[in-house]
Amino acid sequence: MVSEIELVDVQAGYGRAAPVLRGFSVAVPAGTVVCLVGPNGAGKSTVLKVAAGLLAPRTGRILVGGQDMTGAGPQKMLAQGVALVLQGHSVFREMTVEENVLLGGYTLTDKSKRARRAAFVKELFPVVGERWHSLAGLLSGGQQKQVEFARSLMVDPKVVLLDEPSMGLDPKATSTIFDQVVRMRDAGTAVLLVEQNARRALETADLGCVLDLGRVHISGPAADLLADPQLGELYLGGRPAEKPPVP
Ligand SMILES: Nc1ncnc2c1ncn2[C@@H]1O[C@H](COP(=O)(O)OP(=O)(O)OP(=O)(O)O)[C@@H](O)[C@H]1O
Repeated sequence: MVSEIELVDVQAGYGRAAPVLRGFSVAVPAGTVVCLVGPNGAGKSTVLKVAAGLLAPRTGRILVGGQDMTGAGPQKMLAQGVALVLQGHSVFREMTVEENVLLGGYTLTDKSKRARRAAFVKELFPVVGERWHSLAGLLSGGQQKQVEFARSLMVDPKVVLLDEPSMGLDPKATSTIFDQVVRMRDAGTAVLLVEQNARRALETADLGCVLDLGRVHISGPAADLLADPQLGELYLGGRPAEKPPVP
């Protein structure tokens, strides 16, 4: 099966500094959540920047739906169906939820398509529909994240790149956001996810990819990574807490 997005043997970095990614590869099929895990500074956000076209790889290739898009900038990548969801603080607080969401569809010239997409994202994110006419700044942090998701889905992306979706959210809002990630996935979107809360993210993801020293350290079904005690110690903040013995 052709992956919606694929990075092949990518080397990438900043300015003249040594490369951050040193032969990194990942593939995200349609309707699949792939979670990138790794220590701070491993290059997880850099992978998303490369995938979004914000940072050109020095070597390697980026394929979107099997088509070579290496070197394409962010606008071309978006036109090709690759959307980077800006996390936190990208909502315009003085504008309504409706205005914020419709901004995501400003490239859609077909009015009826825009209306169809708006109806779709309102259904996918009920809170967005309920607060459609409210000022976005009056929404909670978790609700504002959903506005950001809804905005990025207006263009009907094939691939959504998510950087730290749970940042700054309480556990309940985090659960809602991960539920929404699953709904995006179930709607057929390919999701590449970077998340500090790696354990929670892997519980949601289908596939996991551990990034270390700019390369794939290990990858496979997310459930297998979660069950690997060595990975748990190294990357997932230790093993899941064992229940204390009953006295
Ligand atoms: N704009 C930039 N200019 C120069 N160096 C950068 C830039 N952004 C990131 N880096 C460097 O690239 C390396 C990888 O950073 P990146 O943000 O991709 O890692 P990460 O795995 O997402 O880290 P974290 O888990 O801490 O968010 C780091 O050494 C960082 O200092």
